[in-house]
Amino acid sequence: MEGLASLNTATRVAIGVGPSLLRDKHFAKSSPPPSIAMINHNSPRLPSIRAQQSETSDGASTVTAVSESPENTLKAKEWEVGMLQDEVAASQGIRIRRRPPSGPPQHYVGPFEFRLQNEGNTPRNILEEIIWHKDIEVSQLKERRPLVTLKKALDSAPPARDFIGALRAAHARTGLPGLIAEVKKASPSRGVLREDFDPVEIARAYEKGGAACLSVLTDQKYFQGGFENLEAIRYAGVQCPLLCKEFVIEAWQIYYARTKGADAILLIAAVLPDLDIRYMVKICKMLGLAALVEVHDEREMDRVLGIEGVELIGINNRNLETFEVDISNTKKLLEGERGELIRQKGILVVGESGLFTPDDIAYVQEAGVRAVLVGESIVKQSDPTKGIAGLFGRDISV
Ligand SMILES: O=C(O)c1ccccc1NCC(=O)[C@H](O)[C@H](O)COP(=O)(O)O
Repeated sequence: MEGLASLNTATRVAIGVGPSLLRDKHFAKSSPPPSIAMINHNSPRLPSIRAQQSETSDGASTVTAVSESPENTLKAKEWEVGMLQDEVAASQGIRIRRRPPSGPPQHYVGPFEFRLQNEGNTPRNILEEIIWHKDIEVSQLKERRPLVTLKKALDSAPPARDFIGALRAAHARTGLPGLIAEVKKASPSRGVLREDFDPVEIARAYEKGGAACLSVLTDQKYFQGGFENLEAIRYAGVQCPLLCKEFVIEAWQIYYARTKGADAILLIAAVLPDLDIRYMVKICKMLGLAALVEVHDEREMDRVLGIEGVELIGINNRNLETFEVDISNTKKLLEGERGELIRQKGILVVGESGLFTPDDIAYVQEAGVRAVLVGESIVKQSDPTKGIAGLFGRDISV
């Protein structure tokens, strides 16, 4: 057991015993706020022991220390980091867990006894399911295209265009919210929206109808989208700046999106802890991308308003955990002091989801949005160009 005392505080906390991360004195004193990045992976050296896991009659897992190899040390550390990530996220009200809960690796190092809080390996809702799947997808993609090769590919990517500028210009030109028109074949809540789905044709129709920007779903499994759609639209000569509509969990995806021609990327506050958002917003700026930071409730809005550098906030009227859509959500989140702070900071707000009629557009505009993100109501129209005119109650291309 010698050497266990040298485990650092972060490691001890990650193991899930004793005080939680935020109550831990070590972190309470720390500034900036606690983060995964603060774990010192180099010191101290983990002891050469390993753990054996057994289960007691009431279902609790007991871990005892035995010997250990470098490979097992790494697995154990990965598990610890996962635990720590979930703990930080939960402290910010994030309900989405990054990965299915699991016990520690077989050779876990630690003299501690703990109870497995595994509610089963079933995601609690669709958003969580998407994230768990994305985690696997991204790890596989990263193996094929490591960050170092992506960084090299940035040089040959088409230049990033001004996404926020295009929205502001459209609003100034029409007096209506700038439109981000979504190239969306299917969704978990609505199934297939359009059978004859030609992404480039739809993108051109949106542009002709007066869209300021386009949103392209790149998730394959749940939305039948793909990065090939983003690339095809970009190389087809469509001028509207493009939002990569992804479920971002790692900065690697931002680089990947840029190499595929994205001008903006979505960051979902229900999934990403503050520190990740802050860090990702910086990466976006460095790459010339706009970050559309999406919120759904007051707590998420308050978190995002506290993050420096956020210029574009999307209020999603769809609850991504329940699929419930309510456009009064936009109004609720822009009332009072929040709305005032948003105006002071000069943040552009996008009203997202569930917008079908000119009245809906007028309602969210009245609430304070200067842009809207619309998919279903326009993609379903046989002529999406006319669909846009129908949505706004007039031709917005002139
Ligand atoms: O649309 C869904 O069913 C969905 C489910 C889970 C996560 C995200 C989902 N949609 C993403 C969006 O928020 C919308 O595609 C976007 O705002 C456009 O919404 P709409 O105009 O209602 O198609």
